[in-house]
Amino acid sequence: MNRLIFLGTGDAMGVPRVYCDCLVCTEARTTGTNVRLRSSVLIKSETEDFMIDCGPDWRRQLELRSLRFIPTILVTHAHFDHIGGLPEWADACRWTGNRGRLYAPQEVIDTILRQFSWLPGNLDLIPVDQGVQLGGWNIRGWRVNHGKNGYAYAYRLEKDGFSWAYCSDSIGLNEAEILPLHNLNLLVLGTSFYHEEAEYATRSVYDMLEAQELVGRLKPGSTVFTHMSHDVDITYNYGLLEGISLAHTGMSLPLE
Ligand SMILES: Nc1ccn([C@@H]2O[C@@H]3COP(=O)(O)O[C@H]3[C@H]2O)c(=O)n1
Repeated sequence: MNRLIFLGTGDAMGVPRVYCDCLVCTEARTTGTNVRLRSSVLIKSETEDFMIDCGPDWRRQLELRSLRFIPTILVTHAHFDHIGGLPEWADACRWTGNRGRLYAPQEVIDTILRQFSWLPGNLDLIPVDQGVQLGGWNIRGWRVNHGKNGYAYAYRLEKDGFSWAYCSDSIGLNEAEILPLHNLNLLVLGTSFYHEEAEYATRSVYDMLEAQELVGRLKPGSTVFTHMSHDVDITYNYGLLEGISLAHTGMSLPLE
């Protein structure tokens, strides 16, 4: 029953990128295997389902799974591709007479409130700096380097001896940031490109080659790359280390 479902696996622009006619974007517009909504996941458990992140594709993500409501969302950081759906979620709470519960570190809540000051009308915004329990998962977040974009948070979730982490937006993690990623059954890691050639100072997310090095060190039980840009064709065999796979919309994994 404990399952992880990928609702979105794309980078900030999603795939296809609106301005782009590359092969991957063209494939996404035609056959559609590479269509990627902005990154978020649904965690299903016996007691409570919750999402991580609420980007601008939130509405479409719920429609695609025939979900009419989600009461609880944990947020990794206050960038548009991770919070752009919050006003729609709050409106849905309003129209259904529910109060949503948004969990995030206090500094993320502060940034969200500067952008969407009206959310507390329909959402409780609850700090998770001391950890939180959702769906029976013991959850701890920590700040991770997000390169030119500053910082995001990653989350480690533990229940009944199963440990996994969601780290969608990070790059060049230092030893302290890497520490909570040890001894995982599953690592979900953001990798925007296969090999990103842009100057390092302009970058914000691991590429697959760098991420693979990290995975080789950490040796999680399995690894799923997400947050992929139009650089990535998920039908292509990149020859990644055994145990690494690429996320796709609707991918469902057991968390036990
Ligand atoms: N302060 C910021 C900085 C960036 N952003 C958005 O997050 C995206 C991260 O990837 P990107 O490709 O650099 O584009 C960024 C903005 O859309 C944002 O919403 N707020």
